[in-house]
Amino acid sequence: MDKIVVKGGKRLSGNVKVEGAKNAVLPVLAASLIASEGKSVIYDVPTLDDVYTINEVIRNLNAKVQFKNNKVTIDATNKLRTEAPFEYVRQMRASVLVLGPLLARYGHAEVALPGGCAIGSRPIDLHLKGFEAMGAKVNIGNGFVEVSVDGRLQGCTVYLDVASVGATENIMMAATLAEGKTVIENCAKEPEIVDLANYLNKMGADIVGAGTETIRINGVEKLHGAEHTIIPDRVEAGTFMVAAAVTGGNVLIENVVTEHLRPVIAKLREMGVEIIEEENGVRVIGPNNLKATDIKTLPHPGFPTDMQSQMMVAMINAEGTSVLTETVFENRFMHVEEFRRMNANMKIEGRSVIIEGLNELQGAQVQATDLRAAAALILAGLCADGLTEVTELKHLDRGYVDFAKKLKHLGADIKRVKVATEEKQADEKVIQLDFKPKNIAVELS
Ligand SMILES: CC(=O)N[C@H]1[C@@H](OP(=O)(O)OP(=O)(O)OC[C@H]2O[C@@H](n3ccc(=O)[nH]c3=O)[C@H](O)[C@@H]2O)O[C@H](CO)[C@@H](O)[C@@H]1O
Ligand SMILES: C=C(OP(=O)(O)O)C(=O)O
Repeated sequence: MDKIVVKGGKRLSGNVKVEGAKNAVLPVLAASLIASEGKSVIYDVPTLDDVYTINEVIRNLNAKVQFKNNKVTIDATNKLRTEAPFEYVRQMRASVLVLGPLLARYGHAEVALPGGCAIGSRPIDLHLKGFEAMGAKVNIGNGFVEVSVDGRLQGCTVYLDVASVGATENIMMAATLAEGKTVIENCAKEPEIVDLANYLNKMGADIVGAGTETIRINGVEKLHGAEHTIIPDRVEAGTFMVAAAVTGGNVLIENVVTEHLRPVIAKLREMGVEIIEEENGVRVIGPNNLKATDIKTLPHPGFPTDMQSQMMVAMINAEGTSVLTETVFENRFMHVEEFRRMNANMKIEGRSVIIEGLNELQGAQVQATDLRAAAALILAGLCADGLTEVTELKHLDRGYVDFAKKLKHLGADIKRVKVATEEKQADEKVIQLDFKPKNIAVELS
């Protein structure tokens, strides 16, 4: 198992290029299963563990998948299986996104029910409510959910109680082959929804309104493969923005759609960060002193929950009291305890965290509790006094390509090490490991 060791204190500078968006590529790859004719070719696919997992799911369903040079080619013209086992859903809950495509094409789909996770209970009731409204029967038992319909799904109007990203995607994919018109009201408006709708339309679907709160889908007979380039990852971009901001750095972030990052840019500007849109990207210049602010996470175009833990690092480093309120997931504060281990002065009150800045962060051994927490703890390490070690990098690898390498390229004192090898060396030298971050004389650069 790997860990990342980071020594704080370096101002970041230089350029960094953002990858294709994880949250866009996963539904796009799942949607490729609907194509009964022709191959799909998807460009700018990031080399993330989640992408390898969804590719495995798709292969397991009997489609052919090749992944090379950030390009995925999918041939789903074989007769597909319609069951996705627990093995995959356990690794990545986005595996439930195969439900809509398989139900659309075969009138049957079965996946293991996703359990809760570190950020909340994350039910899929709204996905299922949409399928039922289209005429599907839902059976839940033995840890599986099975959806099936005799003949074609029927177009209908579905109102989502919560503007769920996954439910909007699953229902939109299912509706592409339904008979008649489907209207999804109070749907999610995230850029990844628009990317998926654009891809489905290239495959022959008839979808309008993606990016607004009502999506209309006229069902067609079949879809074919298509070529598509994935949008840039707004969360990765936002993470590097915070990295520049908290280190007083000057970083040009390339391959960014600034429109997708409006709430993050607005909050960082409020905190005193200079953000300049340039021809090749967005330049972020961190101030000497960050100012406190308040943030509430909301569905797009509100402040994204996936940037919540990273922004906490900016708040910890800001002068004054900040309040961060999480409204999207009920339990996305597991990282707070880890920040406290690094000397952050913060407390949880209901769905809010009160952060008293400016307490100097101290390096410590910390554990990533989820994907974005992993990145946030590394950001905290960049501005902490001494060494920070972040473990449980399986979370980080789900959503960030070469995170430590990219930060090192920007001048950070950071390295990724294999824990097993180090422990073996330590055993061989009979060294007693006594972790005192401030006293360890490790030269990282
Ligand atoms: C792979 C992917 O794209 N993941 C993103 C997606 O997750 P995901 O699609 O799972 O998130 P949702 O938008 O569905 O979840 C939002 C809220 O709705 C609730 N809910 C959702 C579905 C449902 O059937 N019933 C229900 O109550 C959830 O528990 C949560 O409280 O959007 C989230 C919210 O922007 C992001 O944090 C995730 O990074
Ligand atoms: C919560 C996230 O992803 P997922 O929905 O795949 O768990 C995320 O990307 O921060």
